[in-house]
Amino acid sequence: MNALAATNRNFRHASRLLGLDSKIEKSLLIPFREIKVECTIPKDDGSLVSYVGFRVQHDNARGPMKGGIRYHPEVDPDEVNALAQLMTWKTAVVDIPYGGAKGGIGCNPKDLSKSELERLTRVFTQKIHDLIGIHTDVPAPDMGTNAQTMAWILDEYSKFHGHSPAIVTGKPIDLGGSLGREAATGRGVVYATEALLAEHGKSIKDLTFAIQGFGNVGSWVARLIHEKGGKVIAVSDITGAVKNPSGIDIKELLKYKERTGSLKDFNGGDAMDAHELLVHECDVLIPCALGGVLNRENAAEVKAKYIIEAANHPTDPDADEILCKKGVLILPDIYANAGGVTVSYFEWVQNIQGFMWDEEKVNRELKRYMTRGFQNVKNMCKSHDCNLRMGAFTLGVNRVARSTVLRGWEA
Ligand SMILES: NC(=O)C1=CN([C@@H]2O[C@H](COP(=O)(O)OP(=O)(O)OC[C@H]3O[C@@H](n4cnc5c(N)ncnc54)[C@H](O)[C@@H]3O)[C@@H](O)[C@H]2O)C=CC1
Ligand SMILES: O=C(O)CCC(=O)C(=O)O
Repeated sequence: MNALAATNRNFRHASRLLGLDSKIEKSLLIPFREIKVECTIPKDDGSLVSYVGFRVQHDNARGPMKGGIRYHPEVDPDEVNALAQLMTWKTAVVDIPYGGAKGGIGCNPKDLSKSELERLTRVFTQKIHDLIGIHTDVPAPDMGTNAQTMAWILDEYSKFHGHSPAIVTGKPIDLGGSLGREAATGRGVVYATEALLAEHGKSIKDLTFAIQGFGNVGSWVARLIHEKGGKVIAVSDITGAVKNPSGIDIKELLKYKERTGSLKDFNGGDAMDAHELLVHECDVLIPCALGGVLNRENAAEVKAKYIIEAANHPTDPDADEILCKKGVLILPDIYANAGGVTVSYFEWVQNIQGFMWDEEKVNRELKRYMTRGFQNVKNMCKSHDCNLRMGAFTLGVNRVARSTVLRGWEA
């Protein structure tokens, strides 16, 4: 099942639990605007190359639309649509005054030089600048993009609209980025994990972890779990995977990755098959890379007791069903990885107020939002007698539905 069909299915399930009528259901499901642009740039050798870029603006009932921009060869319109919809529910789950959007360009950033990436980002920004805005749609990083990408968008957008730091979040600190944003998604995942484990009388230091993906999110999750005394026994990324039953020294792995750009041949553990990581013996599995990685092919083999969805949509509905039957507890993406967009919100607030917070305040507020979000999800689980995914979906969908009705948009 593709990401959009899966997301729509989860939405419809939540809508049934909430008893929404078909008019409001339709108005919540259909995206506000879908943008597709052709981005042609000169390569460094002078030849021309074209890429297709997307921005889906899903819903703005609760505030400006918000969500990352992904550079990845498999970016497609349905997936961007699904990810934009997930952003709408996610911002509502943590109760920040935003709607949802997502963007992407179908390219492999590893195949482009830095100057080609800059040209591509600037052309994409030129094509969408009049459809985004500080109070309309505020992009941020996602897979394959980073603070530098945001700096180029900020600069290009500012040529048309004047200096506009609040047009993107996740930008460099020197351009108005927030302290703590780079680590925020991973830190939020760790706060979410602690909230779930505490309910079961457990803590990170007693458990073993397998982490798929070692980019922005995965490397921060690994680092923070390691710092809290958790045993990270397997890590993978696109270059390979490493396991060590006694626990991987994550500080060393970070240094190794920085030096070599790869996890391959790291001598603090044994190489393993990257696919095997998802079914590796561990207490907690944290997917931090692509969508759909847990599916009917591998779900029955998963050994973890807890899955924390740091990636967006890592578990397809078939796997969801199989894992739930096995008694695996899944903390869903629209809550678990909401720390990134929460600190993006803090960054936007700081830009608008022209006042910078210290990192301690950012992290303290992040913890407060994540802890409150968990309690609110749990309350919905109780009210609707449902699992954590549906607890999060009903929470998010209900908040957006309420704003939609109040605005008189449901007809
Ligand atoms: N960056 C952010 O603030 C947020 C990111 N997310 C989600 O978290 C996930 C990761 O995003 P980032 O860390 O920002 O991206 P990134 O581009 O920094 O890192 C992605 C990582 O996934 C790895 N990877 C790619 N294909 C893989 C494969 N087949 N097997 C194993 N590893 C593979 C890459 O090697 C890299 O380590 C995505 O699903 C993204 O949508 C969710 C919320 C916020
Ligand atoms: O920080 C943001 O605005 C969005 C992050 C994002 O794309 C996500 O949560 O999936």
